Parts: sequence; C-alpha cells; structure tokens
Amino acid sequence: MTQQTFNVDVCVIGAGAAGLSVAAGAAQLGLSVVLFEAGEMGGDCLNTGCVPSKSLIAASKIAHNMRHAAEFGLKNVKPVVDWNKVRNHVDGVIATIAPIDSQERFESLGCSVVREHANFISPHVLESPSARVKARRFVIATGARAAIPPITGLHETPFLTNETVFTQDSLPHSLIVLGGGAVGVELGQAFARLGTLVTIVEAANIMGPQDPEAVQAVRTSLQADGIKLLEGAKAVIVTGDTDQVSVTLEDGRVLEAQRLLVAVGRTARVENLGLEKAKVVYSKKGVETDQHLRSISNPRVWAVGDVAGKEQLTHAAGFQASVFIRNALFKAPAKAQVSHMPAVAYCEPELARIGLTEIEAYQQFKRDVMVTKAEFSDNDRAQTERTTTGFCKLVIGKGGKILGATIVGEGAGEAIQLVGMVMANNQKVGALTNLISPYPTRSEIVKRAAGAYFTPRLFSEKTRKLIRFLKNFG
Ligand SMILES: Cc1cc2nc3c(=O)[nH]c(=O)nc-3n(C[C@H](O)[C@H](O)[C@H](O)COP(=O)(O)OP(=O)(O)OC[C@H]3O[C@@H](n4cnc5c(N)ncnc54)[C@H](O)[C@@H]3O)c2cc1C
Ligand SMILES: NC(=O)c1ccc[n+]([C@@H]2O[C@H](COP(=O)([O-])OP(=O)(O)OC[C@H]3O[C@@H](n4cnc5c(N)ncnc54)[C@H](O)[C@@H]3O)[C@@H](O)[C@H]2O)c1
Repeated sequence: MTQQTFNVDVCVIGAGAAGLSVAAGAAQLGLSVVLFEAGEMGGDCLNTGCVPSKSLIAASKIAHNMRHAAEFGLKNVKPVVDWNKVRNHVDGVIATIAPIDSQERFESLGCSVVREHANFISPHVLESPSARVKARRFVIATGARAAIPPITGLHETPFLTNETVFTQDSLPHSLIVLGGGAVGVELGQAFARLGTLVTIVEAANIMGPQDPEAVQAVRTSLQADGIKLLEGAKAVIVTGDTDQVSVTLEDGRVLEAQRLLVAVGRTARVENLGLEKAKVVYSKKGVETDQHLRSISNPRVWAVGDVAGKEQLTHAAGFQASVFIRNALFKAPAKAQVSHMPAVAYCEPELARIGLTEIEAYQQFKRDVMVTKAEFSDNDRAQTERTTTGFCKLVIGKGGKILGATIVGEGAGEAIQLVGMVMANNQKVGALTNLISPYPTRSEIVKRAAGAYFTPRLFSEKTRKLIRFLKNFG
C-alpha cells in the first residue's frame, strides 16, 4: 500500500472523548489535523463505557420501579425482561449519539481521518499502513482497557469486560463481578435489577476512597437489590467455560455463576505505539507528562485522556483536551490537575464527589475544617418522590473556602454541579446561600448544607444583641 504523506499542525492518535475534543478544537481554530482511529469512532465512552452503561442503568431502573410501584398506589409487577430488546435500546442510544463522533463530522470540520492503527517510527514521524505523518505536535489519546489481574486460570476461562458485557447473547442468570469500583457497582446493580443473581467480589471495600457514610448508603442499596457483596475478598483461582465459571477465594470459599465480569480497573494503552522509537517515557499508568500534559521526554508529544494516567473520566478527557489547546495553541499555562474535578457513580443512590472528602480534609488541614450536612429526608421533593436516602456533605475550610463535597442520593450528579461552579470560580460557601433554589428541587439540599455553615453565627448572642439594638430605630 502506498502511504499518503501528511505534514500537519496536530496529529491525534485515538478518536475517543479525549482525541475527538483535541481534533475538534484544533480544526475549528484553523489548524491542519490528522486523526487516527483503529477501532470505533467515539472510543470507550460512546461504544463500551458511559453511554451503554448509563442506558442499561436506565432500563434497570424502570425494572426496579415496576417492582416497587405499590408505594405510589400502583400495583407491583415483576418485569418481563427481553434482553434482545434491552440491547436494542442500548444500541439505539449509541446510534443516536454516534453522528457527533463520526468520521463524516470530523471530516466536515476539516480533519483528515485515518481509520487505522498508528505507531511512531521516530520522535517526529508517525505512520499507519496508508499514512505517514510529520506534525508540529502529536497528541496521544489512545485510552485504556480493562485491567486483567494475574489470577490463576483467568486467562484460560471465558470472562466478560466492558467491551463484551453489553453484547452478550442472553441475560446471564447469574454473574460474578470481580471489582467493586464504579464499573462493578454500576453494572452489578443494573444486572441485578434486570433479574441476574449478582455477586460482587471486592478485594478492599466497594467504591474506593469515598466518604464511608456515602459508601454505606450504596452498600445498603446493593444488598436490598439482592446482590451478594463480598468485600475484603481476594479471588485466587478461576476456572470454567462459557456456561459456568467458578471463583475460589483466598479463604477457600468457592463461588459459581454462569458468567464472570472483570472490572478491577483500567490499563493505559501504551503498547504497539512505538513509544520507545518516539523517545516517549511511559509507565504502566500511562505516558509520563508534566503538569501541562506534555511528554517529559519528547516536547513534540502530549498525552490526554485515560492514557495520561490521571482521572479516567470523559469530562476529565474533555478538560485535558482544553489544557492541551490552551498550552500548545494559545500558549497559556493551564494545568491538568484541578481541585474541582467531579466524579459520579451512577448507581442508586448516586454517589457524587468533588474535591476533598471529610477524612482527606481533616488529614490535610487538621482543625481548619468544618463539615456541614443536609439530609434528603429533610428535602420536600425527595419526600414527594419517596427517594429520601442520602445526604449532602460540604467540606469547608478557612474563611468559607469550599474544599470538597460528597452527595449521595438520587440526582447527586446534578446537584454536585452547584458546588463545582462555586469551586471553579474560587467563590466561597456564601455563594451557595445567595442562590435562590426553586422549590421543590433536590438540589436545594446543597443550599441547605451551605446554610448550616452560617447557622451558628446567624443565631448567635451577638446577632440577637444587634437585633435588640436595631429595634430602637422603629
Ligand atoms: C463501563 C464504563 C463506564 C464508564 N462510565 C463513565 C461515566 O459515566 N462517566 C465518565 O465520565 N466516564 C466514564 N467512564 C470512563 C470513560 O469511558 C473514559 O474515561 C473515556 O472514554 C476515556 O476517553 P479516551 O479518549 O481517553 O479513551 P478511549 O475512549 O479509550 O479512546 C481511545 C481510542 O484510541 C484508539 N486507539 C488506541 N490506540 C490506537 C492506535 N495506536 N492507533 C489508532 N487508534 C488507537 C482506540 O481504538 C480508542 O477508540 C466509563 C468507563 C467504563 C469502562
Ligand atoms: N460513572 C463513572 O464516572 C464511571 C463509571 C465506570 C467507570 N469509570 C471510570 O473507569 C475507571 C475504571 O473503573 P473500575 O471499576 O474498573 O476500576 P476502579 O479502580 O474504580 O475499581 C476497581 C476495584 O477493583 C478492586 N480490585 C482490584 N483488583 C481486584 C481483584 N483481583 N479482585 C477483586 N477486586 C479487585 C479494587 O480494590 C477497586 O475497588 C474508574 O476509575 C473511572 O475512572 C467511571
């Protein structure tokens, strides 16, 4: 095959959330861009991550509500789940969103899109079977894939990952999920609500280093969904075939299920990229960069998204793309690490977090921390909807600076954005109390938690004295 030669401003490797954001930004700023994609346009988020998982969760929530309709005066019904139709729903959502990430759209923006695997052949040349590219800047946006732990027998046993779990032929009647992080908990709960018998095997505790009280709310809900939750449980042997798998734990217990889902974290895609030839230093975590996402060893190369070894989230990928654009194109020194990056697990109850947890704040700032809390049980909208589980906790530092927040409960991912807005703009807790929240909304909980910061001051003896004094003036 003859190779087309490109000499461009920006060459992007990978058309997932990160690479697409870089390519769209650079092309719309008038730069010449070549974009390589070996698989599906849209990468993980669209095809095997956020979009299918949230679509499956939506279906499972309806199944759950059907089983629990009686509280509202409707009849509880056992949902009949037609897995092929659930798959059609998931595929339909992907197909609806896909045009935004499509080759056609990016070509219409002016990018040259090459649907091939690309690798470096020198520090400033990249190639694929049909293309050879010299670029002023290369952006590695190759993402990550499911990490496969070194468990005896795992490689010889059929297992699912996020790449195959959504396209199974049938709904499994039982499923062991290895890993109780965001993927394991979200998908474990979704399958349980669709009727699968789910066991989650988690080596430490579910949901990692989140607020323990918030994690407890999630744990209670998973157990209420009939999920067998084994925390502090280490799988040591896996055996089985496509119809039956068996997992032996360190303590000798043996678990059996029809299928096994491996969800123990992500491994950066750094292999077969010619990074040695490009003189790009990397580790298992990803490409090693400075705080502006520029390779520490090849200044022509940048890394964004999951492969950059920082937060592995779609909105983080988008933010990192903007950091590249600001640094490389506008010469503005933007940093990749910010304190107001939110993360949300879309289980029920949703668990949203931004900045520091209570524990982390006390570890860092000792006594200069105040934690305020409001409960969804005191929120009228939550009462009308009978979803009163959860709370909003604000972690506030010296002078009213917001250090972080955790919200657990229905709609937590929406409500946390109010805190994000305040943190992003360096405002203080007062900005949240100045807000007029429409009634009745679940997000009012944030204002209520913020109000608790001022309550002791507002109703103090000093304020009462002031009121008594002001009474003298009519
Ligand atoms: C089940 C699941 C649910 C998730 N849910 C959420 C969520 O709700 N919210 C959220 O924020 N995040 C979520 N995430 C994380 C999110 O999907 C990722 O953080 C995001 O997709 C990363 O984007 P990326 O562009 O860095 O990588 P990717 O999307 O992986 O894109 C990289 C692309 O590069 C291509 N590629 C790799 N090597 C080459 C090469 N050499 N040549 C050419 N092309 C190459 C790949 O084919 C791929 O398409 C979820 C992840 C999973 C697994
Ligand atoms: N809603 C979201 O934003 C969302 C949803 C899904 C995934 N994601 C992203 O994808 C990333 C990967 O998710 P994930 O859930 O695969 O990873 P994770 O790192 O969030 O959780 C993995 C869990 O597996 C456990 N574990 C590790 N090895 C194990 C073993 N051998 N046996 C049992 N448990 C083991 C860990 O203790 C950890 O709790 C997340 O960190 C997040 O960045 C985000």
